[in-house]
Amino acid sequence: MSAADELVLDTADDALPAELLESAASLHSALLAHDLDAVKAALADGAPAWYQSPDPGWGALHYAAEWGSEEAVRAVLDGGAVWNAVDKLGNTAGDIAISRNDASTYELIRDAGLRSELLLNLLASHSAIKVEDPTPAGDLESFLASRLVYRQDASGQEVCAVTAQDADGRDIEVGVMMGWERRIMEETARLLSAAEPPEEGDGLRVLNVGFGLGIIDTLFQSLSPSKHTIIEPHPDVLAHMDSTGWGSKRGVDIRRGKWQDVLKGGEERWDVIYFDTFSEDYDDLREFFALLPSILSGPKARFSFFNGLGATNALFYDVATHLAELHLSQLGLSTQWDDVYVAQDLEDAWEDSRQYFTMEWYKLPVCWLRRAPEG
Ligand SMILES: C[S@@+](CC[C@H](N)C(=O)[O-])C[C@H]1O[C@@H](n2cnc3c(N)ncnc32)[C@H](O)[C@@H]1O
Repeated sequence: MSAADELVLDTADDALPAELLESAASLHSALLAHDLDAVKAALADGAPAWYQSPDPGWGALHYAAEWGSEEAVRAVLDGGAVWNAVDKLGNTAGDIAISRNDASTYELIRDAGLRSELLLNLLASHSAIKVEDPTPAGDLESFLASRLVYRQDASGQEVCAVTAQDADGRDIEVGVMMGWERRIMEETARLLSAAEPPEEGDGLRVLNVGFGLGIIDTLFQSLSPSKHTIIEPHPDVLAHMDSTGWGSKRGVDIRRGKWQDVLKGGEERWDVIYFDTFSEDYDDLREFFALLPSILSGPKARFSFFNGLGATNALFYDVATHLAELHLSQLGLSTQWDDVYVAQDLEDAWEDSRQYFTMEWYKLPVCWLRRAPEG
């Protein structure tokens, strides 16, 4: 019996017309049989490349990725396969290509994701890295109206957390900032310290957007900045900063508000800029990127941001990372990526709180202006 013979039609999927299920089955069978002509014929006959079998939830792209045929992957993507479809175990076709160490198939799928995200961005529509979430975890106004807790968890990790709601409306704790990110903050501060002010002898002017646990601000203090601006809007975070004496630290200037308001129409520039907010999405990050040419002091200034969007799936994370690099490049910024191994930091990190980062490696961006700013 050939692999193709093993594929049975799932009649439980009775919401869809029988002819559609039949043509989907013929496409999946052709992919399982590694028969490229039959794949192309099925697609030409209108087989639905987007269709996912109810169990295990595989679509044509999953089968093509498992086969590892670039031509088949291209054919099903051209035929309408969805680059970010996940199966019942949460795996995308990209995950399957990664598990097979198949870089070229993976890149084909990733680039399809990039094209799609770029297009969706142009249309200002929904995307895999822009999730609608009206709770404090995804809506800034709702976050700013929520109470935060500062505490230590059972493993001694410092946590600043907010209560949000999961997809079923149940309360769930979400870390606004968690101690496991310390290694990332340390590496970020180390790399950003390579920045230089435009005039020799001047101290660094540092801007941090989002205080959280103050981890990166504490590291920035050790650079002895001549100016250390911190933008922070949340009343509970501001109260925490006040009670821990941040207002009187070296060069510190706390701007009490959202970056969207604080930076509006300003003419200040900084040599180091870091951006790590909460409850904001890629559109907000991109809006912040657009300010960089007018707030970075020059080509020797350095910028980084917490690169956490899409970080619960390797393919989404890769697409989000490449998308950010592309948009930064369009604005005249170059980006260098550093890989930071964080798997060991995540081992006891979550308890009952939402896991917002599940990658073993964090992709750390360091960006700089390719040209001196005008004026
Ligand atoms: C992830 S924490 C920052 C953690 C920080 N990097 C550290 O090392 O501890 C995010 C912070 O951004 C703040 N925030 C959220 N939205 C903001 C906005 N629009 N402007 C400025 N800060 C914002 C939150 O109140 C929170 O304090």
